[in-house]
Amino acid sequence: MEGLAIRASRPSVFCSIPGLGGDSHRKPPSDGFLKLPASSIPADSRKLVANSTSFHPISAVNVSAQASLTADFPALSETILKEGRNNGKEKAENIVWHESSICRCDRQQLLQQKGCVVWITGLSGSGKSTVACALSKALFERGKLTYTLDGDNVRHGLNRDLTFKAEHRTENIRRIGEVAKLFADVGVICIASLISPYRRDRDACRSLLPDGDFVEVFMDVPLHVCESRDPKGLYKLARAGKIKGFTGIDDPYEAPVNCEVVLKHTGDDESCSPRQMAENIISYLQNKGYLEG
Ligand SMILES: Nc1ncnc2c1ncn2[C@@H]1O[C@H](COP(=O)(O)OS(=O)(=O)O)[C@@H](OP(=O)(O)O)[C@H]1O
Ligand SMILES: Nc1ncnc2c1ncn2[C@@H]1O[C@H](COP(=O)(O)OP(=O)(O)O)[C@@H](O)[C@H]1O
Repeated sequence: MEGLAIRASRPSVFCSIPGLGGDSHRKPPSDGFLKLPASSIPADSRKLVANSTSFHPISAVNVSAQASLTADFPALSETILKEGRNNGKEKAENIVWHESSICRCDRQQLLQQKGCVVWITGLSGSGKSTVACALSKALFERGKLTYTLDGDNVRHGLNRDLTFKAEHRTENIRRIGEVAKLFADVGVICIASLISPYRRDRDACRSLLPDGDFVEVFMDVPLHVCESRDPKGLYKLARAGKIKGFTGIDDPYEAPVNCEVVLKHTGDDESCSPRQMAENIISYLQNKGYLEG
């Protein structure tokens, strides 16, 4: 097949060059190849790509030929080669982004909603799972498709190899962030409810998505309230020293500073009911246009 493969360098950029068939809602891979169909490429494409301020191409070659670093941009090639190792971990090379004929906009049109990630963060016992359930139910009743990724549940499968030490929590959040991004790309309103105690990890998930599509919701519930609920008896065990590194007891929780929605525990039963909290999130989504195609 004729076409162009463009290797995009960091920082990743939006693919929206006029005439190149770009999809303004999708980022190309930050490190890898972006494949464009031959039919959408103007005759002087190589020049256009090479001069583009949106892309930082290091090579543009026919897909039929092996895509490789060229001598055209030696300094960049050097950087990419050095970055080829991710924190000492080996990364796969020669992977090519495959374009689909159905794009995110088509799916959004079909579903009459916009895909996004509602990321619910807070202490254990703050009500994340309860609000996630209330939210998915309320949206379902409005004919909107959601899927919930609950930290506890995902740790039973995809993330069952992870513990609660800091680097494992980071990996837990990274994986859930990547999965949530896929759901959002499908057009689903993906609800992720997990403690996600570190600001940096949540921000990393935010950066995976186009602006606005990551809706961070903070369960602002004091530790003593969470501890008094203690539905699983984990705080009791943590206080007794039987669980080490329990969030809020002997492990940190970094509250969001600039999140989209704060659900504050005031002690008032009505305004703090799970249903009312879910409605607050729905109002936000509605105002931002996520509940229409
Ligand atoms: N050490 C420690 N610290 C915090 N939480 C613990 C711990 N050990 C087990 N649990 C239970 O695991 C649930 C949190 O999993 P998460 O995947 O959401 O955690 S994290 O985001 O990776 O920090 C959490 O569930 P929730 O209560 O629903 O938050 C706890 O029940
Ligand atoms: N808005 C709320 N008001 C009062 N109790 C709540 C509320 N939300 C959750 N709960 C109760 O608090 C406990 C913890 O809720 P849960 O959703 O499991 O929290 P998390 O997922 O953050 O650990 C449960 O017993 C639940 O019934």
